[in-house]
Amino acid sequence: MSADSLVRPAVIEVAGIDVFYGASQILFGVEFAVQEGQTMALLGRNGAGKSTTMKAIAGLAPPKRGAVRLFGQDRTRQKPYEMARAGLGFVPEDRQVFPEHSVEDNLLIARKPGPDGRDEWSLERIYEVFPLLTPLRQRMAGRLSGGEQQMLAIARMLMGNPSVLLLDEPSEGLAPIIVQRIGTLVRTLRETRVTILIAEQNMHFCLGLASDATVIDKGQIVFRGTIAELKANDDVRQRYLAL
Ligand SMILES: Nc1ncnc2c1ncn2[C@@H]1O[C@H](COP(=O)(O)OP(=O)(O)OP(=O)(O)O)[C@@H](O)[C@H]1O
Repeated sequence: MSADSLVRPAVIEVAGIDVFYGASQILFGVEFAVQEGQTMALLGRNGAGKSTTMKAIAGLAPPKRGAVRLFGQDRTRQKPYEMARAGLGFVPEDRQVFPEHSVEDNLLIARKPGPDGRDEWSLERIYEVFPLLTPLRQRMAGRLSGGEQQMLAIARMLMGNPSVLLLDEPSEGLAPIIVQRIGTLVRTLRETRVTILIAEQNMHFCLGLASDATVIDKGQIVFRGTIAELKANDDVRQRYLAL
C-alpha cells in the first residue's frame, strides 16, 4: 500500500470562501482544514468573522465563492439539515434550546443515530457525562441558567451522534467556574474520537483544550498553526487576540 493511499482527506475543509451578508463582504478567501480527531480553535476578536465561518460550514451562510467539504465531499451551499445528516453537530452562539420544553424533552427530540449508524448517546450516557443536568431533567429549558443552557445545547447536539462538532463561543457570558466545567466537558468529548471546531474570543479557554489554532481578523485568516506555536507567537496574540 502506498503512503498516499493512507492519507485521508481532512474532516472539515474550508477552501477559500467568500461570504456576504447582502452587499457587505464578511469573509475573504477563508481557508483552513481540520483533521480527524483534531480539536481546532478558531480565534478572533468580536466581529472578526468566527460565527460567519461556523455558519458557512453549517449551511446557514452559504459562500458565494470557494468550497466547504466534509470528509472530502463537496458540501458547499447544502442546507443545515443536510449537513446535520452528514454528521455535523452545530451549537450556535445563541444556543437555541426549546424554552417551553423540559430538559429531557429537549434531549429526546434530538435523539437519532449518526450517519454511520453510531448510536452512542443515550439519555443515561448524557446524564453520566453531564451530571449537572440530572436533577434538572424536568425543568423547562427556558428557566435554566446560561451555563446550564449551554450544557443542554451541547448535550442535545450529541444526541444526534455527530462525528464533527462545531461549538460557537461556548464560554461566552458564563461565570469562570462554569467555563471550567465546559472545558472539562470538551476534554471528555475529545476522548470520544470526534473532530471538534470551537470558535472563541477567549483564547485562554482554548489553550488547554485545542491542539491547533486558526486566527481570523476582519474576515481573513491571519494565523494557522499548533496551539504551542500560537503560545510562542507574541506578535499574533497581541495584534489579533489582545482585548
Ligand atoms: N446578519 C448579518 N447582517 C449583516 N452583517 C452581519 C450579520 N451578522 C454578522 N454581521 C457582521 O459580520 C461581521 C462578522 O460577524 P461575526 O458574527 O461572524 O463575528 P464573530 O467573530 O463571530 O464575532 P462575535 O464574537 O461578536 O460573534 C461583523 O462585522 C458583523 O457586524
